[in-house]
Amino acid sequence: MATKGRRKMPIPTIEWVDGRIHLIDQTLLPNEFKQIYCDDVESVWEAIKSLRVRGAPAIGIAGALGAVLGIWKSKATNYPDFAAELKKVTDYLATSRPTAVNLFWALTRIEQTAEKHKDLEIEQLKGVLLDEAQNIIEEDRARCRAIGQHGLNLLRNGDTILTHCNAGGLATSDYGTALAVMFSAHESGKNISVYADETRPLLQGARLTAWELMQAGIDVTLICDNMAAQVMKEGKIQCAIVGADRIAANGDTANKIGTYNVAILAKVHDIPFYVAAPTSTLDLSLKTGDLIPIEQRAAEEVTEGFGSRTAPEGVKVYSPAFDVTPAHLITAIITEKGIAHPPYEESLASQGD
Ligand SMILES: CSC[C@H]1O[C@H](OP(=O)(O)O)[C@H](O)[C@@H]1O
Repeated sequence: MATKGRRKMPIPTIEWVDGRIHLIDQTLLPNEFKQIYCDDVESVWEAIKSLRVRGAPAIGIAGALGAVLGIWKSKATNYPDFAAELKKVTDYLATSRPTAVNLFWALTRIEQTAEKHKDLEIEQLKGVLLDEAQNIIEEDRARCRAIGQHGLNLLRNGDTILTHCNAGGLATSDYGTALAVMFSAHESGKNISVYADETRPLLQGARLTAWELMQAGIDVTLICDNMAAQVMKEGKIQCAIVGADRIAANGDTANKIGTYNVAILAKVHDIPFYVAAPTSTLDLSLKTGDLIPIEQRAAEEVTEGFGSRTAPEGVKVYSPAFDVTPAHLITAIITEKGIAHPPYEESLASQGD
């Protein structure tokens, strides 16, 4: 299913259709492109937890639409009862995954919208909340494209970029963050190529980033995570660009496990290391990244990922799903509002969402 020129997902990552949530089941890619339907908030929670829908902005959108789905059939006849039902749904969705701040940002935004319009009839209020979730989607589409436009100026014709995990259209409404920079550079006529870390244990780089870049006609080479140092040492890489799940006020950035490795390697090889993220990924309430909650995931994803056992039964496993890259290793942070440079306490403060 190749598409030439401007990258366009065949269908949006996630959308609301006739009272149901339709989303691409990313656990099946690249072998199967399948859209699944969520009819209730429990199936949305499961889709987030199992990474059928994943990536910080996409998780935020799933949270917003999931909250609306959770109250869509409410029989409440007054606002206090309705608000209590909504709180129960948002509290439940908030337990799905802890690291991507976009989930909590989106859930709060839906709750605040309800409070702002609490004098409406309940059926009208439901419609307003759905409109707000759709606003979040449309804003994300615009933010991703703005990130691409700002970031493409960092890339020169002929550059090769290393990226980690998937910060593409599948991780957002439809255009990505780190990959938005690459899509925009490619669409502007710059001849770029990409080295994609496979990104163990769930292989978002191999399964999703390689797939998206090939769909867009961008030259991509897949490598194992432990090959990144060698390709940098061979002079193959001009910069690294990654996504983010939560960025603290000082610029410390949580992203997929292994990102910290890439940042250290980039520093050692004097290669610029960029983070690309919308301001909905900023968490300025945290002074540093020490307080960012790091999701711990199941041992089976390491010992028998994708159905084939690769470690002894019962072996102990430690599997943090994210790490935090300290700000001093980050050359710049690309958001929809521009390119933030150190000191991030100042440059990010002016970008707060
Ligand atoms: C554009 S944010 C993408 C971000 O989310 C990924 O995590 P996961 O696949 O576990 O949701 C990874 O950290 C990406 O950089």
